[in-house]
Amino acid sequence: MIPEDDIDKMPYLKAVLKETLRLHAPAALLLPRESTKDVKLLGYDIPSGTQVMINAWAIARDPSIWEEPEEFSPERFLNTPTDYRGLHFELIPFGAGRRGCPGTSFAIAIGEFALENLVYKFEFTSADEDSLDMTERDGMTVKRKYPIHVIATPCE
Ligand code: HEM
Repeated sequence: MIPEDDIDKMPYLKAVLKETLRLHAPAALLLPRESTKDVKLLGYDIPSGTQVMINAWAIARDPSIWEEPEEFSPERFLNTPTDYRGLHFELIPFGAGRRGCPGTSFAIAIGEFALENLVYKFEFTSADEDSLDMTERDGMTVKRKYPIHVIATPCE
């Protein structure tokens, strides 16, 4: 096992997880909010008391924010302070504010730990490389439409 502390020496692995959650956040829409006062946002008048849905999926693929938003490119998160803990509103797979996900730190720690050990212990190849289809299907949480088939070979 790779010790948990070593993760701080793996900026690329951290960037991979961030990029995965940018493009494939499990919750496309955050919990509904209600506006507490009249506001004008991007030209729209939103009266006080309006239920507001936040489309984190669309924000994470907004071409006015992200360069080549449909591309899976972990490099975009190297050498940038952009994080997904709710302080950078362009990347909110865990939401933000008082109703933000309380499991964020746990989820990140487990995700990084599992990923680092899986890629350390196994060689992964795609079982059907030519037909990798990343289409998602709707639901309470976003899931893959088609399963991904991989072959995991233990490293010597
Ligand atoms: C990759 C893993 C996870 C993702 C992407 C995720 C994402 C989210 C999102 C988007 C919300 C709504 C936040 C908002 O509207 O601002 C949320 C809420 C919540 N999450 Fe997570 N979550 C994850 C893991 C976890 C874990 C591991 C736990 C518990 C151990 C957890 C517990 C909760 C709870 C209790 C809420 C509701 C908070 C409230 O209503 O105030 N989540 N999560």
